[in-house]
Amino acid sequence: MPESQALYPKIETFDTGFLKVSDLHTIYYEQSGNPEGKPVIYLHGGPGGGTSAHDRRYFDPAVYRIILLDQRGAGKSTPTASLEDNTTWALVDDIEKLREHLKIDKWVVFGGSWGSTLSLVYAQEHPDRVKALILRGIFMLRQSELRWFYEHGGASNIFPDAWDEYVKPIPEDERGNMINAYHKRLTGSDEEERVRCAKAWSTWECSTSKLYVDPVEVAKASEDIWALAFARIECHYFYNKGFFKTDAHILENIDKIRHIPATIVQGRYDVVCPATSAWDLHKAWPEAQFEFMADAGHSAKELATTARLVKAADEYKTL
Ligand SMILES: CNCC(=O)c1nnc(C(C)(C)C)o1
Repeated sequence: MPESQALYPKIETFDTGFLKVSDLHTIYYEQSGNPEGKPVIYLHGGPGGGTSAHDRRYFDPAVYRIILLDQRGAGKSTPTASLEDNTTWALVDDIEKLREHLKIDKWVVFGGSWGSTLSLVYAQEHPDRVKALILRGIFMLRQSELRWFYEHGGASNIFPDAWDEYVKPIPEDERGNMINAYHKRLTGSDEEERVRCAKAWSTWECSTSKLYVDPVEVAKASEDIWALAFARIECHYFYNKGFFKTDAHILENIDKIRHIPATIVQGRYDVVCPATSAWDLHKAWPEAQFEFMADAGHSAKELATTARLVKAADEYKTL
């Protein structure tokens, strides 16, 4: 798969660390780019997806102090795939702990998919700490969004072949509520079943995230450790409705952030987080820049999406 020409070159970190954020959890973070630069924090998707060196490349390293954070249980954070004390609100607190640890006053916040969810919730809780928001593949964790992708009748109509593989580990009489059925197995005591279900769940998501199925992305879903973290943590958050009190929590609190400079980038053919959520966010937040990418699905690695994200980060260099 060709890489977008818009990406900045590969770079190494100048600092990495582990920050103990609770009696149980320690989170991994890293810094790259300009140590004296303008801070930007990258919030990964999933939840449970973790970060990679690729995620540094949306930002001009001469200008930005680029911070990546592996959220609780994801990537290099420990304990791996842990669901204990792992909630949206704990992650928001962790982001603040990291900001204080790094002695940062305000930062640009960048997130796609679940990363957009967390970016929005973090900004609504701490609007005075956010210089700008760059959001991609909007996911607000509403029940309609979960039904579309994880239950029969939505995305299953577009990827019926991949759907048939996703349902295989689940007995037919439990397929009416796939999140519940997967949650039972992903949190069960049968290690072999946990891994098998984690791979099937992760493969469903990885094989539907681009217009053209990307074998590199799909191969990730077959890695036991990554798949267990991605599937267990995602399913835990969805089973618990994002730990939100109301289904439309983010839209109900949009007025807290409408003053913040923001760019929303949405793949027109995003099957994982379909365009309707981004459109709802745009209508509630007309001040934010908004663009549909005509030839893109969910992934940030779609060429047009990558280019638009880099353009947004370049625009916010002057803040
Ligand atoms: C609602 N979950 C989708 C999400 O946040 C996500 N993050 N990364 C991915 C892929 C690994 C499938 C690209 O999806």
